[in-house]
Amino acid sequence: MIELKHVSKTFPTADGTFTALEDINLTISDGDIFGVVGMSGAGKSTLVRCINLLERPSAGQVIIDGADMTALSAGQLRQKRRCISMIFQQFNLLMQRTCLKNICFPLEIAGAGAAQAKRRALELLEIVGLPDKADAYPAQLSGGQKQRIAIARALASDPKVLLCDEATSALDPTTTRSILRLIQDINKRLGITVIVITHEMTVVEEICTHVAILDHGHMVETGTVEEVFANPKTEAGRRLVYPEGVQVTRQLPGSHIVRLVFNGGTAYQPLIACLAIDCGVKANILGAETRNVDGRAYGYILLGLPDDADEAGRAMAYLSAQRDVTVEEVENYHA
Ligand SMILES: Nc1ncnc2c1ncn2[C@@H]1O[C@H](COP(=O)(O)OP(=O)(O)OP(=O)(O)O)[C@@H](O)[C@H]1O
Repeated sequence: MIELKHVSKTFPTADGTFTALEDINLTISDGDIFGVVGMSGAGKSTLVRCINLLERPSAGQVIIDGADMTALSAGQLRQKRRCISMIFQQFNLLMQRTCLKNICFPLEIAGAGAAQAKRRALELLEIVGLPDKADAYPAQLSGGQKQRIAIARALASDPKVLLCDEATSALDPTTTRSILRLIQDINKRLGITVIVITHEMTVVEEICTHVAILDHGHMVETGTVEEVFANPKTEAGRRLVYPEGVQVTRQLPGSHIVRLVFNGGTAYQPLIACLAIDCGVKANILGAETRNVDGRAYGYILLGLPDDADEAGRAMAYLSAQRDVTVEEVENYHA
C-alpha cells in the first residue's frame, strides 16, 4: 500500500517559492490501477516523482508498505526504490544497446550474472509480446514496440509498483489501446500496482480502478473511476470529465432544472419516457453527457421540469425513487 500523508512540494524560483503540491493525502491499495489526472501544470509529474522520491517532498510522508520513504537513509532508499519502476512518454531507451541489452541493463546494475540477466530478459520479451526483437535496436522499432521494450525493462527488477508518466501520450489511439491492455494484463497477471499519470480521460476509463484529480497542486477529488466520472463534484473535475461542457439543446428560462446522474445501472432505461407515461409529466432534456466506463454507461442528463410545483414535485418523487439514479437540483443554471 502507498500512502501520501500531507505531502507538499515547493520549488524555489526567481519569483519566490512556488508551491507545486499542497497537502496531498492519498491511499493507493495493492493491485490498484490508479490514475492521476489534471490539466498541464497541475502537479501530476511532481506527485509521481515524490512517490519514488526522485523529488523529496518539502513536507509530509510517503509511506510504502509501512516504510516512510522520507525517513530512509540513501542506501535504504536505493534498496526500496527497486520495488518501484517507471515508464515515460519518450521511452528513455538506450539507443546504442539492443532491446535485449536494454532489458538486461537494470539486472546487471542489480548484480545479476550475464547468463541470468539474458534468461530473464528473454522471458520479459515474451511477456511484452516481442520475442523476435531481442537483437533489434530501438531505432528499428515503432513507438508502441519501444514502449513494450521500456515496459519489459521496467519489469526486470520485479517491481511491486509501476509508475507510468504519460506512457501512451506519444502513441496513436490503436497503439495506445494495445499498450493499455498490456499494462492491465501485467497488473492482473503479476499483481503489480500501477499508477498512471495522464491528461487523457480515455486512458483512465479504459484501465484505471481509481482516480485522483489534481488542480493547481491540490487534490480536489478522489475515488473509484465510477464515482468520480459519474458525478464530478468540482469545477476542475467537470472540466476534465466533460471538456466540451454539457451539450445544451434548449434552455427554458425559469424552468426547474435537475441533474439526473446515472451510475451504471439504468442509463439505458427510457426513464424520461417513463416519467411522461407514469406521472404525466413532460420534461425537457436540456443537455446530456454519458460515458462508457468498463462497458457500463455513466453520465448525466439535465432536465427542465415544468414550472408547476405539483408536477415538478411528482417528477422529483418519481425520479428520486429510481434505483441507481441520483437527482440533484441545479441552481443558477447557465447554458
Ligand atoms: N524544478 C522545478 N522548479 C520550479 N517549478 C517547477 C519545477 N518542477 C515543476 N515545477 C512547476 O510545478 C508545476 C507542476 O509541474 P508538473 O510537471 O508536476 O505538472 P504536470 O501536471 O505533470 O504537467 P504536464 O501535464 O504539463 O506535464 C508546474 O507549474 C511547474 O512549472
